[in-house]
Amino acid sequence: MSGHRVDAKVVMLGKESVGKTSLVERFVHHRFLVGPYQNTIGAAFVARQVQVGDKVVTLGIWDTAGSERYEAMSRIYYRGAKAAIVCYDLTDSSSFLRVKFWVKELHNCEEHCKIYLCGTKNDLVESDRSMRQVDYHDVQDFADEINAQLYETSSKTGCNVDELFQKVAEDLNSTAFQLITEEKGVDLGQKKNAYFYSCCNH
Ligand SMILES: Nc1nc2c(ncn2[C@@H]2O[C@H](COP(=O)(O)OP(=O)(O)OP(=O)(O)O)[C@@H](O)[C@H]2O)c(=O)[nH]1
Repeated sequence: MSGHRVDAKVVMLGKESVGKTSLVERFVHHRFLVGPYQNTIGAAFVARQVQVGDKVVTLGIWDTAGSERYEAMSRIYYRGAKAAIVCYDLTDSSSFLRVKFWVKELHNCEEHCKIYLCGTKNDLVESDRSMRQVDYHDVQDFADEINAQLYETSSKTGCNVDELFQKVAEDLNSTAFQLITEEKGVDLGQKKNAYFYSCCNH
């Protein structure tokens, strides 16, 4: 098992300008770009390896455009994703409504995709509590309901960004490990095998 590799597709979803690109930029390049905001057109792809114990998990991350104009295209990018990081801006309550839309969409179309809720721009609410428009406990209740993990991050300071992607990688690794274990056991469900291979080949 020690030489085993896990490659998995991860998709970033959420309303425009919530900070999806900034999260990926912080995680992959360890930086926060300042300057005029440039919206993503279509989607951008980047891969980064994450060490999980003695395994290497390669996250292939699709950063989708948040503008509703590109909504139909985002569906192409989340197809086959094993993890979705659904982002909202802690200082913008309307962005949380969009989270509910994406969660519904994933439940309908990608039942094996694990969901992570990510409240962005934590630095803004840390420096001025009155800027918070999305209550932590309300989101935690929703996360419990849909069996999702919740993180509040800041791409500006780096707060919780590595922790979020590390957790995604660990969960992907244990899912793949669990499926291999099942494969080696007596019950070789064909559907589960198919899922394992798709997990490793994206
Ligand atoms: N203060 C602060 N600003 C942030 C943070 N993350 C993103 N921003 C700012 O929010 C704006 C939008 O960030 P992006 O990362 O481009 O947002 P996006 O979700 O990728 O946007 P689309 O490509 O339109 O979907 C930019 O001006 C960023 O500098 C953060 O953690 N803290």
